[in-house]
Amino acid sequence: MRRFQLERKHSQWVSRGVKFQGPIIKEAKRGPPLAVRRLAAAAVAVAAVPPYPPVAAKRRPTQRYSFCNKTEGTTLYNLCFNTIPMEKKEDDHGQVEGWLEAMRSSSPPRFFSEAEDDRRQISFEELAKAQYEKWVVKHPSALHMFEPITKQARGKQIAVFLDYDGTLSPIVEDPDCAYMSEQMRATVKEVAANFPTAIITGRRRDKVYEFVHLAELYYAGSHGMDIMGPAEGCNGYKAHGLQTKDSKGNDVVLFQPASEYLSLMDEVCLLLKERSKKYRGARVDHNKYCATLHFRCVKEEDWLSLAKEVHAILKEYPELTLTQGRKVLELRPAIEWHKGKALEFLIEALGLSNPSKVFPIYIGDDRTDEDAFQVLRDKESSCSILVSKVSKDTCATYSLQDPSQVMQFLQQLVDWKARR
Ligand SMILES: O=P(O)(O)OC[C@H]1O[C@H](O[C@H]2O[C@H](CO)[C@@H](O)[C@H](O)[C@H]2O)[C@H](O)[C@@H](O)[C@@H]1O
Repeated sequence: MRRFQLERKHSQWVSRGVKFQGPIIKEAKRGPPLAVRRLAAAAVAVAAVPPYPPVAAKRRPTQRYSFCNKTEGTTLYNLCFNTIPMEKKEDDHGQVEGWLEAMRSSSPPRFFSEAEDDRRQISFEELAKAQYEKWVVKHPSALHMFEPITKQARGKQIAVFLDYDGTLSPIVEDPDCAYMSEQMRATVKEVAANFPTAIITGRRRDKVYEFVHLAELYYAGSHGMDIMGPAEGCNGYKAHGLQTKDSKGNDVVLFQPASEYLSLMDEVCLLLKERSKKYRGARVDHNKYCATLHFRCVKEEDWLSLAKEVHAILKEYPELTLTQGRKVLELRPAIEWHKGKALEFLIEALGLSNPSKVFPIYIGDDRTDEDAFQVLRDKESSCSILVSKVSKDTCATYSLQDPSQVMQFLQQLVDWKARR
């Protein structure tokens, strides 16, 4: 039987004054203060964060945690997951303006402001349509390509990884109302009954669970920094790891590579709330290992000063980095961990890392999903799908337009499996 172990080989690691302890045995509720946080701030001369994507930052070769999948003592895999701090580069000049550009394009505008005249609106739409038609040739619809996709998957174990917002639920103005439909829930349930399945989201794990409410899945919240799954596994696939109990007393396996940052994130969320409260429409979500500032409902003329507030916080907290999603700016630990790492981790932990036997499918709509698309791009057979109605730079191979098409694709997958 496979046994998944977190080894303590690199259990203590010191860099930039930040000392990490070994594996986390229990779900961290409120970690100890990050003792050397200020020390690190003083020690690190270079504190600026590159604009999105942070993965562009030069990486350090050091490794920290090591996870092994073992069979009766024989190591099958020994993949080292690197959660070291990213190296950041000094790039103050134009940085906030760079963010602003990304903020403008971070999600297609659903409504135009009253100040914009009809002619501009029409030409914008026409341009967008023409761009999309060109783009979709390069990233064809996964529905149209269903046959070639499943042909590639034949004889392999399919594993399904899903983003939540914009993928399983439509994008709405109020993040608390991003419900998934009952039909979508039923479809995801069927998917999990047929394939090992996980949701990988920027939201906090408990929040996304409130929406999805399916205990049989794996959940990776906070962009993969908070991974939990049923101890009995999903569709027969178990991540044997650190066992604990969830808030309802169920046996679960847990992995939280950034738990040291918990109290820091509490502090930063409060600060972000405080500094953004003067901007009407701004909202901060405490996503546990990520502080998410929503600016979808803030008027555009305030975006630059809002971005400057975030930039100032980043200067105060050099151990954080910035990522951008759909009308959100997110502050999170500047460690080499993101949705792509979470995907690699789950593939490995579930014993799905043999590329000739496994066919992973990842569906997501956001920039933060690009890290996962990149991971799959390097695999010999996989399927990456960007959910978008507009042309976007992406590493995904295929596209779907919206959650209703995602549901259609997932349903087809379940039906295909039933026919086999
Ligand atoms: O990784 P995801 O599952 O896509 O989560 C990323 C963020 O999702 C939520 O925000 C997004 O959806 C909201 C509701 O539709 C929308 O109002 C917002 O503009 C989107 O960015 C969530 O509220 C964030 O905390 C997540 O980081």
